Parts: sequence; structure tokens; C-alpha cells
Amino acid sequence: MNESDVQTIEVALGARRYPVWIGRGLLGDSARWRARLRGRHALVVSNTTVAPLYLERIAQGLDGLHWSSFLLDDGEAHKTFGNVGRALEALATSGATRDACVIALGGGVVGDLAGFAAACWMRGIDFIQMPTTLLAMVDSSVGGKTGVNLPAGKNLVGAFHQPRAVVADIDTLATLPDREYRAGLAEVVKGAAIGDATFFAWLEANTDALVRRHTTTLVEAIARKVRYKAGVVARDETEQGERALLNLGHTFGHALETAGNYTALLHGEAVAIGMLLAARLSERLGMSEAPDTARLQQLLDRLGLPVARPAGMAPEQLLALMRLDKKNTAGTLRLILWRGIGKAQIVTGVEETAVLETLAEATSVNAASGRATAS
Ligand SMILES: O=C(O)C(=O)C[C@@H](O)[C@H](O)[C@H](O)COP(=O)(O)O
Repeated sequence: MNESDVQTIEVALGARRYPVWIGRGLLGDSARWRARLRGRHALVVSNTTVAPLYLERIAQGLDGLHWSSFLLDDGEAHKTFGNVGRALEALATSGATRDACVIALGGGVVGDLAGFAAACWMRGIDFIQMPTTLLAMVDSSVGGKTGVNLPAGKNLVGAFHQPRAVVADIDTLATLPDREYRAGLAEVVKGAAIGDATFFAWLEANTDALVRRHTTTLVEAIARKVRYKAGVVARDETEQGERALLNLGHTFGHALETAGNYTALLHGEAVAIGMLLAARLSERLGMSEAPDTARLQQLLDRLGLPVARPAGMAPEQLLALMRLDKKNTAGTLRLILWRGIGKAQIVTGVEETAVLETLAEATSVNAASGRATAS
């Protein structure tokens, strides 16, 4: 793939429509993204791992503007209210006016927090997503969900605030650690598991190439997932219906992340385990068949993702956390389950006993690897 081969996927939201650019060398292609800035001020939000690698490239593109940076420590545990406050202070210190732009340079934590700060500053200013992890490229940078975690639960505070553009420079994936890369693949699998059985079969056929980060295969996987998500977001921006399907594996997953104090599991790892738990629960409720669960487990396993509830996270504790999920209504659990590969479904009023049994069932964990040893 050459630097000139850039894929553009539109998120069709009328006057707020925006492009997702996927390709090589995009961070350095400032002529492209700088045109999306409207004013003279910019705040680059990044973290202490990513900034040393890529901030200079962005700085060159911001030449002549009044810009500054705000850096988080790396990791989900830093997606906090306190850090949003600090980002807002940085905007104040720089004298940012309503035409300022926040640039999120990093993974999902940076993007969610920077987007939320942009949504809050003067009741909403522009922001641009520059995802540098696979997970952020295929999922969190697209669709305008911004926010922070509380000790009580993941993403409990936030706002829908769409970016002005998403700049997915796949060159940045070269520096992504293997564990983070595999975690991103979980969100690719999720898209296929929800609504595209053909894509799921393609992933099964291309597992080895994906694990090797074969460029063309990877770009195709990213583009397919982003195109699918962009379509859902355009039809249901604020999750009144269909968009909730994108939450497959997330009610379980968020509970697992919270139970692990946002440090035990990466988001994508928690989603991998969560999807499998959702598949098992679906099977228990008679909605789906064992061979579909087995295919999901096999694919996740081949991609090197964990597939079992980590020891030490008790079913009752996880259920209590799941009761605070944003999709729930009137005291009943509302989960995304499935009728097999490519057929996710919103189910309201799921019995807690079935959830507990699913959480407790015979998935023993090899403590050393976090991988399932039996099912
Ligand atoms: O964009 C969406 O909609 C999603 O649900 C995508 C999720 O993968 C993503 O993790 C999202 O931030 C979770 O949203 P939440 O509403 O469950 O906090």
C-alpha cells in the first residue's frame, strides 16, 4: 500500500458529516487534516507513550497556530473526571475560544477523554480524532461516544459529540505492542459477530495474516469494520435502537474492566470475554446453537484473545456491576445477545439467574495465560 492509497469512509450525519481517512502517512499529511480546523487555537491531547512518537509530526502541521498539548499517563485508569478538568484548564490557560479544536492523538482513552473535554468546553467545540491503536481506529474514534469512567462503572459519564474528522494513520500500528494490537482485533470480530456472517468467515480465513499484521489484509479489516459502524451511527446516532447492537459483549466486558480496576484487562480483552459470555448466555436461553459459540471462541482464541472470566472476579460482583449498565431500563437487564453469527439482538428483561449461571459455568482459567482451558 502506497501513501497515496487513502480510503475515505463518510459518516453521513448531514451538516455534521465527517470523513474517516484510513491510510499510510496521514499524520504527516497536514494539508488534509488541517483544513478541518476552523480557528487559531488547538489543544493536542495525547499520552506519555504516544506523544514522544508522534506529537512532533502534528506540531509541524500546526505551525502558525496557537497550540499546546496536554498529556495523560497511559491506560484506562486515567480516563477520569480529574483529567478532564485538567484538559479544560489547559484550554483555559491557552485562551481557547469557541472556534478552537481539540486533537485527540492516541488510543480509545485519549479519544474518549479529549472528545468529552471538547464537548464541555464552552458547551462544545470541534475535535479531531487521530487514533494510534487498532481498537481506536476500528471502533472508539468513530461515532462520537465520548466520556470518562467512574470507580462505580465504565463510561458512566459522557456525551455524544461527533469529531470533525478521523485520521487513521496505519503507520502508527507498527509501534503498537502485540497485546494492544490483538485487543483491537476483538472489536473487528465484534462487528462481524453482530451483523455480517460473510465478514466473520473472511476473518476466520485470514486469521494468520491478521496476526502477522499483513498490511492489505489489515486495511481491508479496518475499512470493513469502519464502514459497518459508520452506517449504524448514521442511522441511529444517539443509540435509540440499532446502535445498541454495537455493545455486544460490553455489558459483561465493562463489568470485567471495572472489577479489575481498569488495569487487569484491556478493553478489547474484556470485550472478547464479554462476547463469549453473551454467546453462552444466548445458547442457555435457547436463542443460538453451540457450533456458533464454538466458532466465536475458536476465532478469538486463534487471535490470541482471552476467552474466560478471570479467576478472582466473582459472578455476584460482576452481576452487581452489570445492573448499572446504561442500556438497562426500569431495573431490568437489557443485554445484546445473538441468534448466531451475524445476528445480534437486543434482549430486555434477561433473568439474573441465567446471567449468574453463565458467569459461573465451567470455564476454568489458566491463571498464567488468562486463556480458557475448558468450556
Ligand atoms: O459506538 C458504540 O455505540 C459502541 O457501543 C462501541 C463500543 O465498542 C465502545 O466501547 C463504546 O464506547 C461503548 O459505549 P457505551 O455506551 O457502552 O459506554
